Amino acid sequence: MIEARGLSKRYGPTLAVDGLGFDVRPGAVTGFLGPNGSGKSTTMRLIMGLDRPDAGTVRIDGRAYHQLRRPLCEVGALLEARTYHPGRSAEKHLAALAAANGIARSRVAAVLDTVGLTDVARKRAGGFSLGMAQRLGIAAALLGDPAVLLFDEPVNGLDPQGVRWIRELMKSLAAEGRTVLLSSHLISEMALTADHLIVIGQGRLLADTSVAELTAGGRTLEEAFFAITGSSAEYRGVAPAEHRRQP
Ligand SMILES: Nc1ncnc2c1ncn2[C@@H]1O[C@H](COP(=O)(O)OP(=O)(O)OP(=O)(O)O)[C@@H](O)[C@H]1O
Repeated sequence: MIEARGLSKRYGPTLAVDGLGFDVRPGAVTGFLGPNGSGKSTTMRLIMGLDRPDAGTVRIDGRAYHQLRRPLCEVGALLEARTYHPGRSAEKHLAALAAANGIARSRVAAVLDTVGLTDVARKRAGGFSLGMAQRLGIAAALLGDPAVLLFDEPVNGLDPQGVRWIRELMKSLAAEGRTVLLSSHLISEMALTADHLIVIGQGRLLADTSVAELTAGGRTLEEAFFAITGSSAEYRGVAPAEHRRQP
């Protein structure tokens, strides 16, 4: 369970997260949606203790990240792909993480298998495609077998087969009773994957509800998303027709 209360974070003049409060519950995939720059990645960094909030708290199963005794075994996260040494193999990268965190070496082969990287486990990870790098990042998140998982744009760079694989993986992790927070801009994918949604705009909570409730009455999730975030998208281009009209 993730509990955020009154969470705020400012970067200079930008209030990236503004009094955010929500719970992410176990046993479900919770989608984290919002327009570009709405504060999703910042919120995930605050949850993982990678940034300090200016106000508010965020707890993972009752404790702040820095209070977790074995962090990798309690919460796993894919926040950015390619957070490994390019000269190292996938296997060496995971083995080093396991050793540093007191995780059994046998978990390395297990997670490589889960993400489908067993055949390339001994190749230099620096030569990996973006999709392979995403899979390696997911393997690292799963290494400590944590009950809480965060994934920031995990389908980025994956081919259709990979996108479907992520969907099934997210669902199976939730079905095992884990807490899964998933950000993605692919709303059609979110509609197929998430049970619950937290929608933010300009760092504020706009909706915290089930996908079923948002799409009640035949409304698509995309229509619901635009209705909710309509006035809070900071970056907007002009419509192609308007563009043509401009001198
Ligand atoms: N380290 C930083 N220094 C300065 N500003 C930052 C920093 N990190 C984030 N911001 C700003 O905070 C706001 C929220 O950014 P954030 O990356 O959290 O949004 P996001 O919802 O993840 O966006 P996207 O969907 O585009 O990835 C943006 O205006 C961004 O420019």
